[in-house]
Formats: sequence, C-alpha cells, structure tokens
Amino acid sequence: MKKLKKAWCFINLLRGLPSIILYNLAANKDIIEKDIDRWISCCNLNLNFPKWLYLNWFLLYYPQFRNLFYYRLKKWNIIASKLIQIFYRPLDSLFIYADNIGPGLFIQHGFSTIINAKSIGENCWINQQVTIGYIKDKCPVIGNNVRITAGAIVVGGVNVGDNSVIGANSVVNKDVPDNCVVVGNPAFVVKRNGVKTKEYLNS
Ligand SMILES: CC(=O)SCCNC(=O)CCNC(=O)[C@H](O)C(C)(C)COP(=O)(O)OP(=O)(O)OC[C@H]1O[C@@H](n2cnc3c(N)ncnc32)[C@H](O)[C@@H]1OP(=O)(O)O
Repeated sequence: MKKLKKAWCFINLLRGLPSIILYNLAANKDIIEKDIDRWISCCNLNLNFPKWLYLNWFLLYYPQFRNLFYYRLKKWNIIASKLIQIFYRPLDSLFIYADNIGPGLFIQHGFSTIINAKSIGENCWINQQVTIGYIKDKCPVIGNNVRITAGAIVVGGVNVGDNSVIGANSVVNKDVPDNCVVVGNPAFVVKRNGVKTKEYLNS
C-alpha cells in the first residue's frame, strides 16, 4: 500500500512537472502565486508545501483551478497554455474569457460556469453555474472582493462594486454599488454596509 502511494505521488509529480516549469518561467508568475495563496486560504489548506507543490496539488484535485491556471498562462504564452493541457485536462464546462482578471480569483466547483467579463478585480469568488456575459456586446465590469454565488447571472455593461455579494440564483442587469448584498430576479439590495435594507437597483 505504501509503495502504491509513493508511486501515485511520483507519477503525479512527473505529470505536474511541465506546469511547474512553465509557472516558474511565466512573466505573470506573481499573479499565479497570488492565485495559489488565495486558493490555500479559501480551501483552508495548511500543508506547509512550497508554492510549486501547492500548484500541483490544485491542478490534481481542483479541475477548475486548471482553467484559471491556463487562463493565466494564455496571457503570457498562448501556445504553452494550449500544450500544457494534455497533462491536466481542463474542466469542460468552465469558460473564462475576461479581458483582465485581478490576482486571487477563487472558483468554487466551477462547473457550468461562463465568465465573460470586461474585467474582474482582485480576490473575487465565483461559484458553480454562474453566468457572467454580454448583452449587445457589452460585458460586466466586476470590482474587487466581489462574490458571485451559485447560479447567479450578471449580464450586460453593468458595474458590480467592490466588496459586493450577488446572492444565489440572482439576476443582475443593473449596476450594483459597493458593499452591497443583492438577491432576487431582478436583483435588489438587501444589505448595504452590513445593514439590512430594501433598495432597487438603478441602471
Ligand atoms: C456545494 C456548495 O455548497 S457550493 C456553495 C453554495 N452556496 C452559495 O452559493 C451561497 C449562496 N448564499 C446566498 O445566496 C446568501 O443568502 C447571501 C450570501 C446572498 C446573503 O447572505 P447574508 O448577507 O447573510 O444575508 P441574509 O441571509 O441575512 O439575507 C438577507 C435577506 O435576503 C434574503 N436572501 C438571501 N439570499 C437570498 C437569495 N439567494 N435569493 C433570495 N433572497 C435571499 C434572505 O431571506 C433575507 O431576507 P429577509 O430580510 O426578508 O429575511
């Protein structure tokens, strides 16, 4: 059993080696490192691994991390980002097309999720079955520390303010101010700066 475990670790280390090399070469290595730090904290992992080993851990056990890693590599070298996918297959139903994504994006589960934003700030959180997409060629701009929870839809040229939360299954097609929790279809504000309220969104 111990031998099997060792063989499993060795095979996966070999499998991850090309990704570890590219991570070390990438011009945007600092952003990938911030992603890794964020995933360590969001997944409550405290394994005392070096960064490159955490990278391999996330590639192995969190298929949605692969899509984010390949998105980061694509910003540096599109060919490398394509070729590397033969070692760890990306999650089929997760699509990331944003022009710009700040460091520290955490994707929880990530299946059936399309992220088509103009830009996404730092340290955002996106759940499964989320759609961020366009209306008439205009895509959302998402601020920093925004959390978009399960099944939510954010569409059109809207702005989602810093530190705001989009509730499960909400539909957002108007601007969301900073520090708000919005829920429902159409979404309305149920909390602003931590205080309960009921406010409709303005376009
Ligand atoms: C496999 C997995 O588990 S993956 C993780 C899946 N989980 C998620 O995606 C989390 C989704 N979380 C939510 O939707 C949460 O309700 C949040 C984050 C939006 C709101 O959380 P809080 O800030 O704590 O707000 P709170 O729970 O106090 O709700 C405020 C009001 O909004 C209502 N509300 C909260 N969420 C929703 C929602 N998704 N849709 C409609 N109404 C909602 C509440 O009933 C409450 O209404 P009331 O004031 O009339 O009683």
